Amino acid sequence: MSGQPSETCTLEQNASRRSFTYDNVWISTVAEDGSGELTWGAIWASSGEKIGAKLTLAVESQQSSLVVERINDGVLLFELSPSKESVYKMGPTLFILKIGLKNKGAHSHREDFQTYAARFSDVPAADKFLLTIEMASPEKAKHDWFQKKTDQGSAQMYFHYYGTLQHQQNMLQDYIRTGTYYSAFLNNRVDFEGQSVLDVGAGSGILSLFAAQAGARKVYAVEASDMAKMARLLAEQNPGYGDSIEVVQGRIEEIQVAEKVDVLVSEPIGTLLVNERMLETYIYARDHFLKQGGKMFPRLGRIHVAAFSDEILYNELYGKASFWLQTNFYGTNVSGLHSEAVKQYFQQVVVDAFDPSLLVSASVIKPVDFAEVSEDELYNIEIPLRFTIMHPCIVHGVACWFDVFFDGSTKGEWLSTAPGLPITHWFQLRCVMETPLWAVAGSEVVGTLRLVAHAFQSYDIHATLEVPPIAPGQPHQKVSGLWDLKEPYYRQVNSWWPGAAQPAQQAPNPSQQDRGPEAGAMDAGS
Ligand SMILES: C[S@@+](CC[C@H](N)C(=O)[O-])C[C@H]1O[C@@H](n2cnc3c(N)ncnc32)[C@H](O)[C@@H]1O
Repeated sequence: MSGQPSETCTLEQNASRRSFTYDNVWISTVAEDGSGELTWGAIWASSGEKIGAKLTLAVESQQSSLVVERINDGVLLFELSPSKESVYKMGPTLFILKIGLKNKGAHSHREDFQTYAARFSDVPAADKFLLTIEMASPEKAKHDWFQKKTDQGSAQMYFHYYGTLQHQQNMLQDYIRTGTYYSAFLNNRVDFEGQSVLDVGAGSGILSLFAAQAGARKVYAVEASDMAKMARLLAEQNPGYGDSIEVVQGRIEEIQVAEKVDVLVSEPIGTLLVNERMLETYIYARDHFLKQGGKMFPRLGRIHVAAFSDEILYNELYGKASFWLQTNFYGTNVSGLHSEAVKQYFQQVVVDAFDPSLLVSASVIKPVDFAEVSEDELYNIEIPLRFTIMHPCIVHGVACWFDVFFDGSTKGEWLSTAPGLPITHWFQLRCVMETPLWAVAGSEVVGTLRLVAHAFQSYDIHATLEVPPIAPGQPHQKVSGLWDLKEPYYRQVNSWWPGAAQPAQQAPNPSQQDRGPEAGAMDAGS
């Protein structure tokens, strides 16, 4: 192992669960069987650079060490499992090493790992042990957690997009959004006066300026894109309160600030609440920069999901694919691609502002408490669905929207994107099933909506819906679908959105919506 060990932690037997965080090196140990005996753990090195680790197991007077030369952008899992020691490797970056000690925790789910060449030598079985982990140069491991989980092209386009004033303006001109943040801060001066604040993804710095106006002593405005320079200018040009703002350019996951703060503020919200995966950055900031018991503005988000019926939208999607029915397109028969075209159109989530009368059930609500949720929980969000259908209809799929709550000490405030309310730049979102379901008044529709995060700063959406038979012998209907939240169909948003009159702020052309880091998809999605 190269370099001097700069961090050491010692894990003792009977520590049922302990976590240690060194910058972005995360160490956790777990007693899986509830006995209080340490059975496995992980060192999560969020680094593109190589770092080293030395694990020393001391059993009574004897000790044995294993030096891992590098954990390159990966996770080192160590497992204290029965009998013999061995080291396993899965893929280029994930290692698991098993060291023989206690007759606990046979992890059959890891048995398919390939054997790795390194070995612990002669660890005797015994009841008492100390496991010491020395991290070599963990400071080298900085700057990378965001990079590790994000496609680099996606990130580059994302920050380029937010680096332009026109796209910051698009958000500022969402007066429901901006005005609600303003009143949530200014109506709760008691939460800001004399306090230190961190603005997570400051953009133009507008929320920092609001926090300063609300009386904050010090505001750290952290922004990764070049918009940081504009934020600095705005702070300078608003003397009196702007001078309490310190703009830090960089990703939250790589920067340092001088102190832990009393309050976090952020607008980390995408369509369906979670698009862009910036909530994870908000949670990262909570875990690294917020004082114990500190405030978060906003504090809570809720995803709403309801059944809808919309024959016009359904026919529109089918109609788009009818291009592919042609048997003589400049002398070419393209009809063989029709069924694939239908499939692809139905895989696009539809973003627009729809009439709430299209809803045929009450909404199911999935709360996300930003003060409690772990980053991992945002990787795979499962929402069980149960709808009671209000009137006979064809159910074409699920409609989604969200709201967020500012838990101010003086006044709580909601920002809602529900259909029928004043429109925001997030609009609402619908997943249309290629095969719809028929239902009668009182039909129970059950299913699941599952959001699975992907590296393009977005999510795959999986949904299943079923209607149990209304009477014996009647059919059981069950349908499912898959959508990529990164590839939306922005439908009729131009006519709703005030900014659409200006070319720069038009809703994106669906042809721009490739899975890459297109700026357009963020237009209505941030
Ligand atoms: C939705 S915009 C909000 C901007 C501003 N706070 C506002 O309310 O108008 C999110 C901003 O966060 C920035 N951002 C996203 N991820 C970030 C990260 N990991 N670290 C720092 N800034 C980030 C983006 O560049 C973008 O300017």
